[in-house]
Amino acid sequence: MGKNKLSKFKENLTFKNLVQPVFDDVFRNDHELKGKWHTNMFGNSNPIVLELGCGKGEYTVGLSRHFKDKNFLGIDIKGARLWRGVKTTTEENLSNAAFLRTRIEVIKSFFSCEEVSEIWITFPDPQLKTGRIKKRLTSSEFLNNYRNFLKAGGIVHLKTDNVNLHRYTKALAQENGLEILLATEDLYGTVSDDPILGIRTYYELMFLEKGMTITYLRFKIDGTKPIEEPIHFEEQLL
Ligand SMILES: C[S@@+](CC[C@H](N)C(=O)[O-])C[C@H]1O[C@@H](n2cnc3c(N)ncnc32)[C@H](O)[C@@H]1O
Repeated sequence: MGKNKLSKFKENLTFKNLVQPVFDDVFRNDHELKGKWHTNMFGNSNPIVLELGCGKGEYTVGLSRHFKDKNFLGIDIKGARLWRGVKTTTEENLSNAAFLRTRIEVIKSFFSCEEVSEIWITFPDPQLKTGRIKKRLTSSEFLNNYRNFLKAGGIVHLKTDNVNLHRYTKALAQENGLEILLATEDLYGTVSDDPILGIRTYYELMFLEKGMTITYLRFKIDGTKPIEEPIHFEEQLL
């Protein structure tokens, strides 16, 4: 392991707004912050917004600078990437931003019913091959999981360069009757100068440099009916 990575891991241990649970402790059991993020992490009752697979946390940082009346929590498994976001929010005293190092597969160990208002999923690994659906962060299984802790009518944002992931998630939302608030296969061709949609993540900048087009989808998760996979869409992804 590189020296740089080791020094980031060491510094990660000193940050007050980075939670790094041991995987075995949260694999089957609830974390002590479940149901207590408002009081024990943020010290207020403002809405909590998650960024899943946040990497260096550009959205968590950008949104926390912009919306002082909301709390933001970036989640990723990679500690060296998280270090960047934690360092910036610490240096800028952004007390409405925090980070969690964990696998999103065990996310239900961290949040209780209605604890979260919104979810951003920023440039996730598309995981479109057959057999990878268990890792696709917008699959029906993950969305049903998120619904356990999202407020009714909670919003999900998906920003991705991968048009197939965009179409798959849009089809999933449509076929399950989830209200689509905005869907575009060319974000910057459709919306310009938006301070929030215009936040560029590390991966996004790499895709833009290669001349790729960025897609964006925003939809609501409502109701109690289990969310199901879109019919026939798997075949289109093969
Ligand atoms: C392609 S990168 C995007 C990072 C960042 N959102 C960006 O746009 O620059 C995908 C990120 O998701 C994280 N990730 C993928 N699957 C995950 C999982 N199951 N649990 C936690 N993090 C995950 C990876 O560690 C990686 O940092």
